[in-house]
Amino acid sequence: MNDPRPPAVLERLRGRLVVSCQAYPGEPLRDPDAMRRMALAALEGGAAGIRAQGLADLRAIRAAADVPLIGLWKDGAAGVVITPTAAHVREVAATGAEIVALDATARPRPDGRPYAESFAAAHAAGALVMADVATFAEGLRAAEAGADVVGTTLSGYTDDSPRLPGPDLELVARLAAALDVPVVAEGRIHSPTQARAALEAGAFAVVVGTAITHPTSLTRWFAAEVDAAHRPRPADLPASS
Ligand SMILES: CC(=O)N[C@H](C=O)[C@@H](O)[C@H](O)[C@H](O)COP(=O)(O)O
Repeated sequence: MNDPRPPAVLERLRGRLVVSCQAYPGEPLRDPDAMRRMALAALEGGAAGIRAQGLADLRAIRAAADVPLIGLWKDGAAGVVITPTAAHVREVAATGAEIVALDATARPRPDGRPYAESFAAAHAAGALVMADVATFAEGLRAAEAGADVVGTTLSGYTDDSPRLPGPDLELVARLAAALDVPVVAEGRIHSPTQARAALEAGAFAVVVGTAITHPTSLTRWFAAEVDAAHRPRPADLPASS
């Protein structure tokens, strides 16, 4: 009989918040030590785990924190970029990340190989697989292929998923009801209320990135609102002569 309990490292995330610490190419915080500090700050605030990108960031965070680490390696400019091949998986697992996140959408993969090979590479390295999907069908397929956890990470970022302003809670609920493996809610969770709603929809854990760790986006959100309020209304403009 299969053991229905998730592996111990996943148990540490049950009902908890994972914080994604990522800076993008060319940004001021794109630096492993900055992301290490960001991760430590998130852990001080109550995060139970960290998700991070890039081998150097993962190594720096692994050395600093003994918490479940979801690792990924974004490589490429479009399409499947999240840990796109088995070779990337092996490198990510070698950093000590217990869980390797990878794109498990139905999109063509850069090396043309099935993602089952990436799942096998993670398992051979002793790591678990977090399958990042965009649709219900992709979630079912990834679980059947042996994913240890399924994340809604890519909903809104593929041609056949809805571009919602907030999290895809319907996808979370449908996958959580259908799958035996844990479903992690990830993507555009921008408030504590939304994080709670994701858990109430059935998520095993919640990953929040931008709203906690991306100050440039946060500043943009505030600046847009402030600038809109500051723009003079027609009644405030001096009458033209
Ligand atoms: C689509 C994609 O590439 N998502 C990436 C996955 O690792 C990250 O850029 C996101 O920040 C992460 O998923 C967390 O989501 P949010 O930042 O919306 O809380």
